[in-house]
Amino acid sequence: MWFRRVPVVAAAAVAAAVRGYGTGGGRRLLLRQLFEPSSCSYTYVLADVSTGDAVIIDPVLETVPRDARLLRELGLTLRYAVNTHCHADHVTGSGALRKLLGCRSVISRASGARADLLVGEGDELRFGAFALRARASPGHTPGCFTWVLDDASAAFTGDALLIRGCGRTDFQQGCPRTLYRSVHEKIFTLPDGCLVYPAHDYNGQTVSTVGEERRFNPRLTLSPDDFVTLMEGLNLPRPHLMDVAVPANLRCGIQDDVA
Ligand SMILES: N[C@@H](CCC(=O)N[C@@H](CCS)C(=O)NCC(=O)O)C(=O)O
Ligand SMILES: [Fe+2]
Repeated sequence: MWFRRVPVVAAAAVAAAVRGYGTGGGRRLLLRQLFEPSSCSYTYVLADVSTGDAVIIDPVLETVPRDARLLRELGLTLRYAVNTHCHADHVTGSGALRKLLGCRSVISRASGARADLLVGEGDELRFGAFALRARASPGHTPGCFTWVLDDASAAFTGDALLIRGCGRTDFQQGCPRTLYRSVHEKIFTLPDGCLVYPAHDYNGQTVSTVGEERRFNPRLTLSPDDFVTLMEGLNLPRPHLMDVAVPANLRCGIQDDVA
């Protein structure tokens, strides 16, 4: 049975509370997908089970107490609070988590937002024996990044690629042609089995794979020109929190003492 192969770990609290899965080299990854219902947002906690070092991706302000409690219960040390992009529909929790737990906030330089760490193509965030690698995937916004686990088993795609969908391109300097190129060049080039974890889902889905999206995504399987036509005709209503969320997220969720 799988749990017989779990190595003895240094952090006892982590060992007691966490069921990680092996990713080769004797490492054990903890991965939790968390949901915020009012914006249909996903937040992800990733941690090295052995060391307790953790990263959170796309935290939401309203669910910071829940997420901080989970991190504490599992005995994890939060190193980074990462935003895949400057969100338009909710205020990020990265500023609040930084104040509460002393982690570093992270976003791309191209986002134009403030954070402790501004990243670019190929940058890495290490947590224990694991790393997340940054792939620029602009188009939904110019500063969108996809974060890929170092063994390419999982990609956190933000709003660039959603399950059977993609981020809209009608605000925040979005560009459908750029998004099409990003998804095809930066995400669809990952292995077929790479798990796709998006920042939102509006249809009750939780995870997909690169292979599935390459075959079945109704938008990204179109030709580039048809994709542009479709995206330009979506006529979606503006996110109701946009005027609050964008200014707050340009400050990484209200934190005034960073560059
Ligand atoms: N109704 C929601 C906003 C929904 C929305 O616009 N979602 C964005 C992603 C967040 S910026 C999107 O790209 N959706 C793509 C789509 O095809 O729906 C609200 O009011 O918050
Ligand atoms: Fe977005």
